[in-house]
Amino acid sequence: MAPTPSSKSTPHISTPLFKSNQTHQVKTPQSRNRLNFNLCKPSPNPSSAAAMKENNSVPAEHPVEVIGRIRDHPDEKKKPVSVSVSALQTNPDGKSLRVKTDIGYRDFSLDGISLSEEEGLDEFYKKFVQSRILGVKLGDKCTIMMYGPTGAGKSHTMFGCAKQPGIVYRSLKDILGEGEELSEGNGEKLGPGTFVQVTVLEIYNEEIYDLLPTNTNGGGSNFGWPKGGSASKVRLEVMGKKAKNATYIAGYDAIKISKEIQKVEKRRIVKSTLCNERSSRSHCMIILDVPTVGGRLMLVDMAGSENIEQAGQIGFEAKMQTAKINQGNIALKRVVESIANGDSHVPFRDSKLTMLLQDSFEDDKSKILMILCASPDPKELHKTISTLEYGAKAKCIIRGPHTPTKEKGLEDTSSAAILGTRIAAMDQFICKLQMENKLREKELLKKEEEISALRAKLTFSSDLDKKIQECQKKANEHFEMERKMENILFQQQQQVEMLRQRLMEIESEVCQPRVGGGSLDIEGSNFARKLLETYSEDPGMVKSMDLDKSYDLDVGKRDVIMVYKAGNPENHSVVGLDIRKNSIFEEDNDIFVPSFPSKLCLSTVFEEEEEDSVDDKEQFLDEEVQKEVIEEKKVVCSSSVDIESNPTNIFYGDSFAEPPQVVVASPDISSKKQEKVEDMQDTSASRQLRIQNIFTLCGNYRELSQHCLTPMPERKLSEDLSASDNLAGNYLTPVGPKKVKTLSFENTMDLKENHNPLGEKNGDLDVYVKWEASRDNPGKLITTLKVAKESTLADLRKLIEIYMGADNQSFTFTFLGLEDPSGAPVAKEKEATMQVSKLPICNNQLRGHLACLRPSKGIQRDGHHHLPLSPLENKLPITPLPTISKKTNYCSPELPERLNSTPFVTLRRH
Ligand SMILES: Nc1ncnc2c1ncn2[C@@H]1O[C@H](COP(=O)(O)OP(=O)(O)OP(=O)(O)O)[C@@H](O)[C@H]1O
Repeated sequence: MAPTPSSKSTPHISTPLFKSNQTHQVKTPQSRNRLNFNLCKPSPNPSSAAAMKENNSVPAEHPVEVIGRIRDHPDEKKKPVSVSVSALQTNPDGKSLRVKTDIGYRDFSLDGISLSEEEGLDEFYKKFVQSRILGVKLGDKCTIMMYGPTGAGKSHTMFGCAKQPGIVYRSLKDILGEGEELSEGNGEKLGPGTFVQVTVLEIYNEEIYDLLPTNTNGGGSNFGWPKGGSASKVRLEVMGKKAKNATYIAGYDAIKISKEIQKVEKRRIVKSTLCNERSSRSHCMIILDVPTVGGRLMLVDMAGSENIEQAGQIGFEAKMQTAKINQGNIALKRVVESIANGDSHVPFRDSKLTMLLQDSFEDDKSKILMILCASPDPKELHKTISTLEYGAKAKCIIRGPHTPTKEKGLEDTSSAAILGTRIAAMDQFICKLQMENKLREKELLKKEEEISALRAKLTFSSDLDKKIQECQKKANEHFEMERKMENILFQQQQQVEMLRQRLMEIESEVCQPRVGGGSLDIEGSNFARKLLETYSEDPGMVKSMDLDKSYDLDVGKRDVIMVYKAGNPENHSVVGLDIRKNSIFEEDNDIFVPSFPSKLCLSTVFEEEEEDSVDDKEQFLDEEVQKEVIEEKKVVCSSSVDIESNPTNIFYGDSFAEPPQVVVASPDISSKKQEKVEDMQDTSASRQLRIQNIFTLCGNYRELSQHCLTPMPERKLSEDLSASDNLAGNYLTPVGPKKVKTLSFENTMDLKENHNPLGEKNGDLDVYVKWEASRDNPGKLITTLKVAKESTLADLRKLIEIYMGADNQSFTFTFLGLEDPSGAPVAKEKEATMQVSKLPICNNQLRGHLACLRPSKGIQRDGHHHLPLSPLENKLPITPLPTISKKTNYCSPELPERLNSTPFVTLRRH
């Protein structure tokens, strides 16, 4: 039987090359100095164990040292740019490794970490391995095993490459030296320093093979390979914890032995897998004995701990192979766990690998250096984590102090001490786990907070989304509405255009001289129809203008302006003005209406109390007609009619020589039904008037002016002025119980579209302020003021007072009203409620409202009726001051500051 490297029967041990005085005591694995895990159960009481630990001052020993070796990134291109983003990070202590995953990170505490990027094999060896190798040289036992997934760099670290020799060759060199020979003091050479025996085994498919070329006898030392080089591997049996009849090579020469091992390395079974092109399919064990000192070094390069699917093994045999490789790994894992847990039974015999490694774990003098190889590739992270977990477990293995004793009692004490130590170590481990747990809990809380914050943000953003959607919807609705409005506008524009065209047609029709009569024929006119429709459509209209077409042609029928007298539309009497016959008539609606259908004539409807007096009616009608015509339709007539003398008369203009006149209803219509109208002019004039009314009511002055065949002779300014003077002087002059109704017609040539006959620009009103005319004074014009449309008499008073300044005179406004047709004084209290726009309209050239001031009696001096303001008034020129330019004639005559800022106040000086 071939001796194992540690066997006492090793022939080389008694080699004469060794010093004579050297004692070669070879310890076998059966030595008593091994862990005796199954002697007793762990104490359930940790405190008693701690007490025992206290009594036993010998410190606990960790026989397994774990070093992490992180290889280079397999793909340079995928290598992270900075270390901080790498999945594996070394903590500053250099002994713990942080593994970062998507859900967090884990720290693994080891005895050392080495990054191959930073430390080559040389540095790594010197840092973590060399000291142990030197211990072996002195007689220590050490097992260095490479553990990790396939492709993680186990074989690379163990054997190295051409540029960097691995642990095997460096160890040989360190133990044997570089061929130097020992010499005695006298210089005589004694030969090489250290003698070693090397056995190389392979565990493949749960079989042990001798990787060294075996001699025919089996076992023993063997250098050189059989001729032909096709030496087959010899399968070995396990005897105890050793391989039976394993061949070894022995010697002093590191180089020679290294070369032999290099050859052996190539004999290993390798196979290309998905994980590694040259994946070791077997565990390789190099056992180097230093028999002279009893030192032993076991170098184990384990096969990759991959799973079958990942290795891409197909077929039953391949799968079996992978399974068997894993069997060794799994068995080793179980052994480590069992020892760490202090199990009574350690399953060494589960695999050939663990059988051969049993001594390494059990021998008290044996130390294990577990090198965990890992890849920084994020894809391999789960394997890295399981490898590190395995290493962390191995690190927990503790060994009690060796107490060689034969007495049972002492042995029990020793066992108890060991157990106590183990329990303390486990407590420590548990503490560490608890700490880690707490940290993780904190991390978890932090993450949860982050998640809730994110959720809140998400809710907020979803709310925002909803609001945005609502806004979008509203915007769409608006857009839709806008589109509809545009359509409507377009239709209306078309309608207007159509009307315009029709109007032009009518204009041309009207412009054609009529044969056999002066009356204008607008029968069949679309425009007229439209007009009728438009007016009849509006139910709320108080005043309407209808044009009777058929009536116009029927001789004997009447052209009328009709005035509805009664307030009740169901039962009203109608006052009609027969244009053709120039008569006024009144009929009950039931009599009148059938003969005058609603669309027969131009009509004006008034709401009025039936019981009112004739005068009131007259006045009211006058006012309403005037107001309505002026304010709404802007028709201004210039002619005065003495209603008293002929209250029922309706005056028409004298063809074009005189401006056409609007009809003013008689105040005493009820008593003079169908009375003839005197001074009736020709029918063409009446037609002209009606057409004019149509146009003016439509607000289309331009067409009206164009309609005129003969240009209207411009009224002389003097006429206007005289009219103005007349108005200024006699507007309120009483002429008996009835008042003079004055309406002025403007020259139609001057009429323009959108023209404001009252000169109301930007909502301002022109007010002509003058004194009331009396016998003594002619009623001079004081000034013209410009006030806001909604200004009251009180406002006007302020302005007038400011204007008057030092020559301020007390006055009252007179107002043409029902109470006093001659111009009743307006009480000062009422001034605040009465609007300037209600003042009568002055028809002078400049147009505007007339404010007639009546001087207060109290201010008359010396019994004479002085003209108020006469000194100042006389100074003020009527014509615009030459110093004030036409453009800037709107000035504020030294107003107090507070009034200067008054928005509605603008004075115009004349
Ligand atoms: N630190 C490193 N630096 C450079 N290359 C390395 C390193 N580690 C491993 N390699 C290379 O990676 C490949 C696989 O390495 P190796 O064979 O050592 O892996 P392994 O863990 O032994 O795999 P298996 O268990 O399959 O045998 C080899 O080509 C090797 O040269």
